[in-house]
Amino acid sequence: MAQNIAKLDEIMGAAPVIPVIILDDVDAAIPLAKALVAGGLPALEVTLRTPNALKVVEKMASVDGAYVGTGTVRTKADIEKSIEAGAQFMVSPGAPPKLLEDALEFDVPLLPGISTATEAMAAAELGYQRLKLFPAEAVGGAKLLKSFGSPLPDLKFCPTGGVSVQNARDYLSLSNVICVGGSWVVPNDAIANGDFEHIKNLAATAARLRDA
Ligand SMILES: O=C(O)C(=O)C[C@H](O)[C@H](O)COP(=O)(O)O
Repeated sequence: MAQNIAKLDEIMGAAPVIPVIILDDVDAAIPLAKALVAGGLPALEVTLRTPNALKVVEKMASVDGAYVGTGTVRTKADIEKSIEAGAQFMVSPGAPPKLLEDALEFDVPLLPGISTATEAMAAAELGYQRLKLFPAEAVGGAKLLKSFGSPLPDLKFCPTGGVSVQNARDYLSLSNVICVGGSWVVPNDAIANGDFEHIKNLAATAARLRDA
């Protein structure tokens, strides 16, 4: 099986920004997902970095209109747990060949992270044409991705890492960028204070980033 590009294009194309969520409080999962979806960001990446992350995925997966995925996926066990929890996509910070091969056994697509042309080409050889650039700002940002465009025209990216409301447009204006990922739309203090209205407003601003 190859990477399910049609499914990933549907998810990555749903909005200009995929919020990167680090959440342990299961009770906040549904209000947070509802706020992000209501603001116009339906694709949600829940990183497997907290003890309750998979429970958060399960809760969020029940929210109408949400595409819930997992992030920080590093092993086959992470893949299996993600799918069991209801993830519709998975994101990894890297692209180790073993993980890429393991993920091809499953229908739920993996978006692996790369940071060089060689890594992008190695992933493409295994059938991966949708990639995350990580950590985007630290490895060269929009200039790096622009440089990939001509020699690697079949590959499309979701830059993540250091992307913000200030620089997101630099990426979104590139023809090889489908969307960006970022944690700026889910500030910890707003979650802790239950200020989901603020998160909805941040999401609405992010959802308009592709507009003029
Ligand atoms: O663990 C993963 O799979 C990830 O997706 C890592 C995230 O991309 C970054 O942690 C987001 O970085 P910031 O938006 O700069 O906070």
